Amino acid sequence: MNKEDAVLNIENLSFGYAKDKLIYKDFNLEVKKSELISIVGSSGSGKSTLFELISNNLKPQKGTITSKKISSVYQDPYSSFHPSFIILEQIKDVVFFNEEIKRKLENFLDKLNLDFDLINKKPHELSGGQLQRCSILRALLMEPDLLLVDEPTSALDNIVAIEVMNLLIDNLDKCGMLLITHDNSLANWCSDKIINLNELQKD
Ligand SMILES: Nc1ncnc2c1ncn2[C@@H]1O[C@H](COP(=O)(O)OP(=O)(O)OP(=O)(O)O)[C@@H](O)[C@H]1O
Repeated sequence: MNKEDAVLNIENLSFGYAKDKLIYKDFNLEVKKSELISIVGSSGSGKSTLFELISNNLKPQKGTITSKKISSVYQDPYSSFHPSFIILEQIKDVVFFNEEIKRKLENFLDKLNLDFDLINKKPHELSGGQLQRCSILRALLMEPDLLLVDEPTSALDNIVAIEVMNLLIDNLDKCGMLLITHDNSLANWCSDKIINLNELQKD
């Protein structure tokens, strides 16, 4: 395996909110470009905690986490956008907006069945599912090496969910992806590898 292709490398990670109750113990994970790895596990098993550790919002008690450029899609899209500004402004805040990016944005909107008008609206003027898709397309426009995606389809009906997953999968030629999902059939359908945190914690 070529180390150059790794977009995330976690080595011997140990972490617990309380020192005597570790959620992760000597945990290892590598994600390569073009790889989609799903993290599944029951509520409270540590899925969001792993994303917080990778995003450097929490510090491990032991071990190292190294990653290339990350963008994240959170489960609650309203937490990803400022309520007072239109979506387009909030895309321009994080992406250098030129003609090429505009074309790419139009293409993503088309693939996600969203009207161009929507991005000239404020977050509360969109449905949860529309805003979730805006959050996904903004993350893709940032051209990350690693995409962290938490329950991207939970606010969507089945047809739109498939469109969203297809768009994410189409972008795997440019990045690697870690997906948190409660949906085992989704994980089985799209993943190169599935990590079940309930299985880890049995050890
Ligand atoms: N800030 C915190 N302080 C203390 N304990 C926490 C904190 N955040 C989470 N926990 C605990 O850590 C464990 C893992 O939580 P986490 O949110 O990572 O689980 P999850 O698998 O993402 O759950 P869900 O599927 O419900 O979102 C849980 O027992 C939770 O109560």
